[in-house]
Amino acid sequence: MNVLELSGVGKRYGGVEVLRDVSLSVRAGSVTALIGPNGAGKSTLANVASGIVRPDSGTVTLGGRDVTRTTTWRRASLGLGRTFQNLELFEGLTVLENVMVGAHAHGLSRRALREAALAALERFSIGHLAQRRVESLSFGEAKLVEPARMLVGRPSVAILDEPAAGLPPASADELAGRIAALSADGLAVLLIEHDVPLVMRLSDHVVVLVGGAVLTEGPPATVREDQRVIDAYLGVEDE
Ligand SMILES: Nc1ncnc2c1ncn2[C@@H]1O[C@H](COP(=O)(O)OP(=O)(O)OP(=O)(O)O)[C@@H](O)[C@H]1O
Repeated sequence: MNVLELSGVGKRYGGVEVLRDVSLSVRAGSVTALIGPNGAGKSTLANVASGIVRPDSGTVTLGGRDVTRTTTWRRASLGLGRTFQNLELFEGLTVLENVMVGAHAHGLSRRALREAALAALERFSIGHLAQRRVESLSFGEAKLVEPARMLVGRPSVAILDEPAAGLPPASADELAGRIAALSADGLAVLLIEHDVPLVMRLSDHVVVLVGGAVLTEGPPATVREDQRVIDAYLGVEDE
């Protein structure tokens, strides 16, 4: 079943067409990756999916329900989780408190909230950091707090915007393992990521966005060999 479906999405900023007739779907228990060069429109598409940006055309459905005109909050309550490219943590709060915020809308008792937050931290192996203030964490540790906070909201679909960016290879590998485990548990994952080897290893389906339009999509092995993808994106991977 497609948990998240974007269909015919278009978006302009002034005279610039940032997204053109983009369709994409994410199934339960699978990882769909969205890759493409800088400025291709990946974050804008994630913002359309999560309700931060209203598209000019096209629809967004979540669990079969049309949510195109609903708020981010409504989408979150329908099971959409999201992490951001730039870390969005609450400084001055501990790791545990940051994660507890993610489940606030569920009306849990403080104790249940705390337990859910600790369990989410454990999913990312950072339970031992629970009482640390977020500003005292290393970058690699801090990168894991946002996905834990997303998870505590019990999402059915997760949009992860460059979760591995800036992580050393071993940490990125470990994170990939965590994401794979979440998808094996049924989570639908939309992964935006520049780390191509990680994307190819982790994804079931890859969508390549170039200049605001889908260049091609398919299984990782096919996409990796596609000359148009190599020319448009993989060839400039290190720019
Ligand atoms: N609010 C905005 N107003 C005007 N232009 C915007 C706005 N948001 C994004 N853009 C433009 O839309 C295009 C796509 O940007 P977007 O951030 O979605 O790309 P991206 O694929 O996520 O890039 P990156 O990999 O660098 O994060 C860019 O040309 C960007 O300058």
